[in-house]
Amino acid sequence: MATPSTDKKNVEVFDTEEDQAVSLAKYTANLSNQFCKERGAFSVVLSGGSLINSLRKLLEPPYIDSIEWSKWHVFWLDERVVPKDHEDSNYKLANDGFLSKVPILPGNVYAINDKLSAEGAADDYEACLKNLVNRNVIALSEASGFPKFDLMLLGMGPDGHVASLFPGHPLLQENEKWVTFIKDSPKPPPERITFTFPVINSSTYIALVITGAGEAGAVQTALGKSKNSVKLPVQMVSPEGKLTWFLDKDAASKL
Ligand SMILES: O=C(O)[C@H](O)[C@@H](O)[C@H](O)[C@H](O)COP(=O)(O)O
Repeated sequence: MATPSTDKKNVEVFDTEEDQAVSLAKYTANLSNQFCKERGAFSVVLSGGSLINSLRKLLEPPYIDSIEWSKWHVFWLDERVVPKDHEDSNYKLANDGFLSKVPILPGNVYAINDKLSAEGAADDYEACLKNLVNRNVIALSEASGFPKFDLMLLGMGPDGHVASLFPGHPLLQENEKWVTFIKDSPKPPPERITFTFPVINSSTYIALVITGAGEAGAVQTALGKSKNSVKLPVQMVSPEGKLTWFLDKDAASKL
């Protein structure tokens, strides 16, 4: 198993969003090589939002040709409960901008069942993860008993939310379920499913990819010197493995 170095948190700041995207592609491709070699599979979790655009350099040489795409298994950190062809669908966003442009096996792309209610879709997704853990496609954390994804690619909202885990929401405290649902998301659309913090924090690698001045306030709260009494969701991201912040200059402008 790929073992991250002992320094658990790393903050990278890039002059431009372009430099950030170049570095993110290199980081992702290196981890893909490492995990494909070591365990014959690479489990990758995607967010929605601007992350998909940040992954665009993987669609270019050398990565498009060198990555062992057939060993990738792709999951969603959170998903809106809408049909897969709906404009709000995170699956559609990732498929249109990334997945349809690389030779990932369709059977290795784990979208939610869009015929179910929010609750049903969360249960169904959790059952899917359990099956893949049993087949060793996804590793299991010995420490936590939760699934241990190789790489999670996280975005963050201006309010400091990650996944569909929003500030002050009771779901921040969920510590049993792997996947849960929300029907009152402050960011539309209201109905979503989401990975829980124990799953996020069992990961081997997490990249927090944050772009633009709109997120600078939450970045300052999370990484700046002053301490807030109630933690933002992004401050609860603390993986067993290694966390890397990828910030462009605007996102880091208040540090
Ligand atoms: O469904 C969603 O809304 C996204 O999955 C969400 O969790 C996203 O990752 C953050 O909101 C950051 O989005 P931006 O990068 O666009 O700010």
